[in-house]
Amino acid sequence: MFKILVTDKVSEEGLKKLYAHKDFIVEHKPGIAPQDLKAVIGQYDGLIVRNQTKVTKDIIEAAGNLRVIARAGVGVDNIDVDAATRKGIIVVNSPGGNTISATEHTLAMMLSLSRNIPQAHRSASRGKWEREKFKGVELFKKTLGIIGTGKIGTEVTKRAKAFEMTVLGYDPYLTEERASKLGIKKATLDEIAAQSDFITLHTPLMKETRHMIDETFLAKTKKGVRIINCARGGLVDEQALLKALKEGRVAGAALDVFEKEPEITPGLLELPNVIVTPHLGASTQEAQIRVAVDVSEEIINIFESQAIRNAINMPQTSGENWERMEPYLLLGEQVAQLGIQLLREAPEKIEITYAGDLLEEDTKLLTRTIIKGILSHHLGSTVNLVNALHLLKEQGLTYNIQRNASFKGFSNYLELSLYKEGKQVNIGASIINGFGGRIVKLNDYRVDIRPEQHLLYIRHLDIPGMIGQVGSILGDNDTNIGTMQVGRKEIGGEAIMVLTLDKTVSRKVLDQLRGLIGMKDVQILELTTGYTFQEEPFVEV
Ligand SMILES: NC(=O)C1=CN([C@@H]2O[C@H](COP(=O)(O)OP(=O)(O)OC[C@H]3O[C@@H](n4cnc5c(N)ncnc54)[C@H](O)[C@@H]3O)[C@@H](O)[C@H]2O)C=CC1
Ligand SMILES: O=C(O)C(=O)COP(=O)(O)O
Repeated sequence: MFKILVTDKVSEEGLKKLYAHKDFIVEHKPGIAPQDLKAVIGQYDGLIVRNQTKVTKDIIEAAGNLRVIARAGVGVDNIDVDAATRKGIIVVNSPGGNTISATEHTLAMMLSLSRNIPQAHRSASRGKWEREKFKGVELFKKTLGIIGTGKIGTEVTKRAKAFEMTVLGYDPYLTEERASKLGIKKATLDEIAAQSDFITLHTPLMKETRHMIDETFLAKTKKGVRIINCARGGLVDEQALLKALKEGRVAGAALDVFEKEPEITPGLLELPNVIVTPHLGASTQEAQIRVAVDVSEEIINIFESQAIRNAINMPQTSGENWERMEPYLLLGEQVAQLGIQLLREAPEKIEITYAGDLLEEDTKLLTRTIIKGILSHHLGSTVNLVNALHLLKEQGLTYNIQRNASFKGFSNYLELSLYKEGKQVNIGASIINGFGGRIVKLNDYRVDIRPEQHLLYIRHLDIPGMIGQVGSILGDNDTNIGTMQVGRKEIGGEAIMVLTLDKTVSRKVLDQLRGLIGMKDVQILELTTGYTFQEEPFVEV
C-alpha cells in the first residue's frame, strides 16, 4: 500500500481514481503546520499540494519514503524542486488543468479594473448612486502587453483579440512565426512598458522573473497604464507598484497574487484603484477537478511504472514514445551494467552513441537510464531516474552523446564507451526485430549475446581445447550453459567467450576456471532482465 498525503484543499471528486485504487491510501491534513508535516512526512510515499503548503528542503530531507510530490496546479515555486531532485523525488504538476480558469480570471480582473466594478458594487450596495465617480475606460482599440505568452498568456491573447485589443507579447520563447500566428506583435519589455495601456503577467516565478515589474520598469511605462497580475506575487515589487499608483503613473492594478500571501502590502488596499482577489485564478469547480484528476493519474502512473507526462524534474514521455522506447530502456540498463562491471571501477568519462532508428527518437529517458545503470553499481539504490544526472554532476563526471547519422549495419544501435585511466570498455547493442535486445559488440569483438541474468565473461588465449575444458568444469559443477559466444582477433591470439548460464557460479568454480592454462580472466556478470522505471524503496541520499 502506498500512502498519499494531501495537505491543501484538493477536489475530492478529482481524487476519485486514487481513492478507488487498491494500492493507495489517501490521507488529508489540510493546513498542517510545517513542523508537523516534517514530523509525519516520513510515513508517506506521495504528497499532493496546491500553493499553500511550502515543501521546503527541510521537509524534503525528512521524507525518507517519498517518491512523488504532486502539485495540483501549475506553479511549483512553493516546492524546493532542486532538493527533491537531489533526493530522487519526482515533482509533477497539472500544466493545463487550470489554464482556462486562470485566463478567465485574468479577463474578469481586467474588465473589473477598467469598469471599477468592485468599487461600484460596494458603493451601490451601500445605497449610493455614484455614476460619474465610476466612469471607466474601454478595452476596445487599447494596447495590451502580455508578459509570458505560454498557455495562459496565449488564451488571454485570444480573448483580448475578441475585444479588438492590439496585443504585444514578450516571452523569450516567442518566435516571430508564432506571434504572427497568434495575431500579436513580438515586443521587448521596454516596448511593452512604453506602448501598453494594460499589462498582464503570465510567467512563472523564478530567480530571473522576481520583481520583473520594479521601479525601473514602472518608470518606463505609459502614464495611466493598468496592471493585472494573476500569475505570481513576487513578479511585481509591491512597494514600487504602490509608489507608482500613488504618483498616478499607474492608473490601476488588479491583483490576484501577492508577494507574501495571505498578507497584502499595507497601503495597497487603501487606494481606490486597486482591486484584489485572494489567489482565485484556479479556483473553479472545473479546474479543481481537472488538476486533481491529472495528479491522481500521474501518481498512479509513477507507482505502476508507466510513462510520466508532467514531471518537472524528469524528461516527459508520451505513451506512444514510452511504448517504443521501453525495450531500449531495458537494453540501455543492461548495457550500462555490462559496461560498469567490465570496467570494474568508476569511469572518468562516459560516451553514449545513438544510431539508426534511435536518431528519430527522444532519447533523454534512455540516456538517464544508462547513467542510472552506471552509477547504481557503486551508489546502489540511492540513484534513480530523477537524480541520476544530478548525482553524475556531483561526482564531477560528464557524459557525451554522439548521434551517428552515417552508421550502417543494425537498424537501431546504441553504444556505451566508458573510460578510466587508459582503460576503455565499449558495449554495442541493438533491438533485433523478432528477437529482442542483443549485445552485438563487446570491446573489439562482434558478438550476438542475449542479455540474460547470469553471464560468464572469459578472456583467454586462442588454444585448442579451451571451450571443452570450460564446458566440462561447468558441467561437473551442475551448471547448465544456455548459450556460448566465442570471438577472436587472430588465430592463437587473444580470444573471448561469453556464456549465458542458468545460475551463477561459485567461487570454487571460478578458481577452477582461472586455473586453466591460457586463461587470462574470468568474470561473472549479472544483468537485470526487467526494466524498472523506479526502484523502491528510495533511501536517503
Ligand atoms: N492565479 C492563479 O491561481 C494561477 C496562476 N498561475 C500562474 O500563471 C503563470 C503562467 O502559467 P502557464 O501559462 O500555465 O505557464 P506556461 O509555462 O505555459 O507559460 C509561462 C511562460 O512564461 C515564459 N517566461 C519564462 N520566463 C520569462 C521571462 N523572463 N519573461 C517573459 N516570459 C517568460 C515562458 O517562456 C512560458 O512561455 C505561472 O506562474 C502559474 O503559476 C497559473 C494558474 C493559476
Ligand atoms: O496553479 C497555479 O499556479 C496556481 O497558482 C493555482 O494555485 P492553487 O492551486 O489555487 O493554490
